Amino acid sequence: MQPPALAWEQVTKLYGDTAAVADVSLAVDGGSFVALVGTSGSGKSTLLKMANRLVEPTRGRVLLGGEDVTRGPAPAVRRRIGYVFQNIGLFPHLTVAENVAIGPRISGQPVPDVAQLLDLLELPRDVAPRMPAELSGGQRQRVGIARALAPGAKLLLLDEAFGALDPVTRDALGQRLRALHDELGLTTILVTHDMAEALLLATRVVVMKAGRVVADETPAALLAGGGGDAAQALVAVPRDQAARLAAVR
Ligand SMILES: Nc1ncnc2c1ncn2[C@@H]1O[C@H](COP(=O)(O)OP(=O)(O)OP(=O)(O)O)[C@@H](O)[C@H]1O
Repeated sequence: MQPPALAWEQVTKLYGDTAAVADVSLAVDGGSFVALVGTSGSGKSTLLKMANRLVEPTRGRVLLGGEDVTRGPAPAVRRRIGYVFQNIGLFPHLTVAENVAIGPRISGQPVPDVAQLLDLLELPRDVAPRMPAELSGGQRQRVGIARALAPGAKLLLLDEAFGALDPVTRDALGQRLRALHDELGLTTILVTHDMAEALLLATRVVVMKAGRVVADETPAALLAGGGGDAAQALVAVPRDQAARLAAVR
């Protein structure tokens, strides 16, 4: 049997007396698309950061493909994980093409096919020689995802990666991400504040509250009323909005 692509085993992260993450066990199978939701401060970012060792757990362990991530050097773990966050942090003095290729270049891996990566993210190839400041915010996010995929990572972690985008761009990029996930056989974990996005894109929705996982359901189960109070409070938001929109005359 294949080990999970990524697993947290009884993981706790304390900051002083605060448990940012409290005894979380979660296994993500290869090929799944997990949305991680929960109110602000519930521990989503901390959980993701422990996967690529930006944060070390206080207790418990994180397994990447069945192997403890602390066993080897952190850069080796990071090469296997594509990580995208909100303020994407493209290098401002490097071109788009150089940004996309930076990971493999630093680690001495073969240079990726930048044009193909731009195609995958539906970016025009002529953005390759441009500087990040010459792109729109949505284009920069796409470049960030291309860069995350450049080392050939099959595991993609996105932490509010679409947070700063207008709703139209956000929706388009979400759909492109889901298509890419399917085409490339990725394992994707998307932290989002938008429950509608989570329900529409993910195969599984994990809800966190005060450092704990309080629900772990399929979108269909959540929409059918499952997952408990914290989950249903989040599902109620887009549902109520849809109902109110339908009532506008
Ligand atoms: N470096 C840190 N030092 C101290 N406390 C921290 C640190 N990082 C996170 N925390 C605390 O841990 C808790 C969880 O934070 P985390 O960023 O993981 O939540 P989140 O669910 O990702 O929030 P958001 O949705 O607002 O990004 C919060 O109470 C936060 O204040």
